[in-house]
Amino acid sequence: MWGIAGAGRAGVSLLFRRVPRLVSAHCAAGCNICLRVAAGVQTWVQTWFQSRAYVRTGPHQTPGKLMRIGEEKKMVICIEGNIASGKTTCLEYFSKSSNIEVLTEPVSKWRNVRGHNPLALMYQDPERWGITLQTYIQLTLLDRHLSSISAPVRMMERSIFSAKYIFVENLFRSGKMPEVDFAVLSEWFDWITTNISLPVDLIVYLHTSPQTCHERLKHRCREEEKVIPLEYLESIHQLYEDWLIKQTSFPLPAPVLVIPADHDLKTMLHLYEENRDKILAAPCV
Ligand SMILES: Nc1ncnc2c1ncn2[C@@H]1O[C@H](COP(=O)(O)OP(=O)(O)O)[C@@H](O)[C@H]1O
Ligand SMILES: Cc1cn([C@H]2C[C@H](O)[C@@H](COP(=O)(O)O)O2)c(=O)[nH]c1=O
Repeated sequence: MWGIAGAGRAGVSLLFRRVPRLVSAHCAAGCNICLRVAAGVQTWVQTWFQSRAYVRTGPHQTPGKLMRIGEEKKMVICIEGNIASGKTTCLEYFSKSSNIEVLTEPVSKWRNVRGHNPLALMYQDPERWGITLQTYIQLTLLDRHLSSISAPVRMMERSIFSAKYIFVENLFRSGKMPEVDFAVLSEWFDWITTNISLPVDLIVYLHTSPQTCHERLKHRCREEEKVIPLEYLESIHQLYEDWLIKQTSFPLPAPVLVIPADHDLKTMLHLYEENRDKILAAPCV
């Protein structure tokens, strides 16, 4: 179910006051048709609010934003890091905890949308297909942020924020995304983040060197990614560093916990366990 955070009676009455004003802008005399349209719109708005409105009182309250009711008390942790840094492996580890529900990136959708593979197309020809892939990634990650879960903690792989601040930004800065495509994606992103509540309580940054990721990526051997050179991972790494370590490029949706992640698997699992309390102690903002 959906609601408008902080939208109580005041919000409804404001809308009611605006409808007649909109009508009079069209027809100063207030003709019969206009008055009937105004009455119809008012009834519809009233019914909509009565059936769905919700005044948010939870820790994630952001007045005026759409939100999914019931999710406000849950903790949201996003696992961030370069391609093949070990995010999925980290999520797999925490998925064994009964109080945590993990949401991996929907990569299978990015590789197959109604029989098309936008991930492969983007790597083949980023100028042409970057906008297609990133539009779809933005949609599917928004869906991930908004999906309802039963556990008290939601642990997500990446976020709508990193898709925009890292991957879209990288395509644009490297001259592989036309300015108009970047403008349209940015308009979508700004609308979504202005109007929809997407709370994040903690970002866990798996800090790796691009070389480590290149090795792991070759080992994983995803068909579409065989063309990825080390330089691509270096660019993604730099954007992550500016965002999450230097904190100079884009707004941070949450505090950042950095975990060094160049170590072998056994050491990493040990580090995850060592950091469990810090991760789960993140306050719901
Ligand atoms: N600490 C590690 N040491 C060596 N290999 C690893 C480690 N963590 C993950 N891998 C392997 O590296 C590849 C990428 O890991 P994955 O968890 O899929 O990364 P991501 O989800 O960040 O892309 C996989 O083949 C995985 O088995
Ligand atoms: C979020 C995001 C991802 N991609 C690409 C990068 C990788 O090839 C895959 C995700 O794999 P990972 O191992 O989970 O890092 O998707 C992209 O091109 N654009 C994006 O916004």
